[in-house]
This record gives sequence, structure tokens and C-alpha cells, in this order.
Amino acid sequence: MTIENLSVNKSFGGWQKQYGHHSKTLNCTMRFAIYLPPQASNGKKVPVLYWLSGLTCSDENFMQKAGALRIAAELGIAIVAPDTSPRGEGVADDEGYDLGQGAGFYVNATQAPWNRHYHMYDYVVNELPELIEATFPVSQQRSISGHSMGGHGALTIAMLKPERYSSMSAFSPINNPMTCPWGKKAFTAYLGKDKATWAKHDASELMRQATQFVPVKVDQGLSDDFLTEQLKPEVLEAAAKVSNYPLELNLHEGYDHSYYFISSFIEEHLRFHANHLNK
Ligand SMILES: N[C@@H](CCC(=O)N[C@@H](CS)C(=O)NCC(=O)O)C(=O)O
Repeated sequence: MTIENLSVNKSFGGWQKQYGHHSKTLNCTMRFAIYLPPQASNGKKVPVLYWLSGLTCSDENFMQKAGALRIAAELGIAIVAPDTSPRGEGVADDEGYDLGQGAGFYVNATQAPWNRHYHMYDYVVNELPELIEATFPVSQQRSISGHSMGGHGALTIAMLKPERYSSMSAFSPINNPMTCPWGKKAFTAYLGKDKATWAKHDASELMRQATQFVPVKVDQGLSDDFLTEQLKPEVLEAAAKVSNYPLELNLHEGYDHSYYFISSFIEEHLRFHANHLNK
């Protein structure tokens, strides 16, 4: 397992780094970012929050714009931000910003041409944590969070693998991809036409049927341009009522879909995850 260090920046007493590595799962070279808090320099293993970004993002958006590192340094949490899809010249792509590179949707594609590289579910659940835990001073305590497409990824991954995550959270997640334009386009391309397969990657479907609960917090801005057509938090809320899932859903007047919203509430999410990671 060789990985290449691409950048290093000291921040709040810890280290923000980018690495490149060959991913067996995705069959291409991938980049990820990791923030190691000061506590990780003292020979202590720190817990990890995985952050999954939204459409058009790379490993950089969250680290540069969310304002998370000061709080991660205080709480002693590492943050890992993978890219949002496989990348490279030989990797299938689409002209739209919502399919192909930058839009992996955290599923394992079964349909050509996407099935050669687009296995972001396996990458995030298996290969990346194995690499992180073998390389850095981190424990096997994991939480997961994300934004928009990455919010969908965080909620679905934690509900599919509840034993692997202490807590999950999301900003402006795509709550019901089976019924919204972004989700229908991506799921048709990556997973084919079978709606039963789609349902296995739909946060609302998973929440409705859940019997095992992961602590969860979701925040949504009410001036988000994507709210009604793409995000549908009311569907997740209704699903939680069916299974009695203890969903904390916070709706915020005036906030939009951007990192200005995320940076306003990221501290609450990090403290929420820290409480569950340190149990
Ligand atoms: N309409 C936008 C959709 C993309 C978008 O809003 N992306 C969000 C995630 S869904 C984001 O985080 N963008 C990058 C950023 O703000 O740094 C576009 O055409 O690019």
C-alpha cells in the first residue's frame, strides 16, 4: 500500500495533508485530505470523522471552506475527506455536473460504462478506512457526515453499516434520491432500472425500515434553492416517524445550500460526533 504525500499545512496546531494513492476498488489514482489534530502527535490514536462532499466537489472544498479544523483540533478528532468520484482520463464521464466525475453518489455502479471505476460505496466503507487506519495514528472509532450528495452518502452508508459508525450527520442531504431528478439520473446510470436496488441506497427508505439506530443529526437551510425539488427533508422526517428513528432535524430560516450554511453549523456537528465517538 503506497501512498504519496502531496501537500502539508500546519493548522490549529495539527496538520492538514493531502495524499494520492492507487485505489484497487476504483481502479484509478485517488486523492484524499486528512486533518490530524494536535492530539495525534502525542502517540495517541484519535477517532475519525469521514466527510463526504457534494456534487462538483473534491477533497478540498470542505477543508478550505467549512471552518472545521479549529474545532477538530480542540476536540481531538481527525477528519478525512475523500474525493467525490473516481477521476482520470480513462474514467467514464458525462457533460452534466450531476453525473460522472465529481458525482459518484457513493454507490457501486453495476452498469456500463460506469461499472469499471464507479465503486465509491466500497471505497468509502472499506478501502479508505483500511488505508487510513494502517497509515495514521487513528483509532477504529468512526463517524460520518456529508453535504447534499455527500449527505445522502453519509446517511445511507451509516444505516447500511450501523456497526461501523458511532454517529452520522448531514447538511442539506438528498433525502429521497429515488424520487428526485439528481437521484433518478444517477441511479439509472449507475444502478440500472431496478427500483429495489435503488431503495437500498435511499436514506428515507432505509430509515423507514430501520431496526437499529445510529445517532443522527440533519441540518437544512430553508432558502436552499434545491430544497423542494431535490432534497425533500419532509420525506426523511416521515420515514423516521414510521420506524421511531430518533432523527434530529433542524430547519434554518434564511440559509442556502452553500458552505456559508455549513460553516455556520459545523461546530454543532463536530461536538455531536465527539460526544458519540468518545463514549
Ligand atoms: N448548481 C451547482 C450545483 C453544484 C453545487 O451546488 N455543489 C455543492 C454541493 S451539491 C457544493 O458544495 N459546491 C462546491 C462549493 O460550494 O465549494 C453547479 O452547477 O455547480
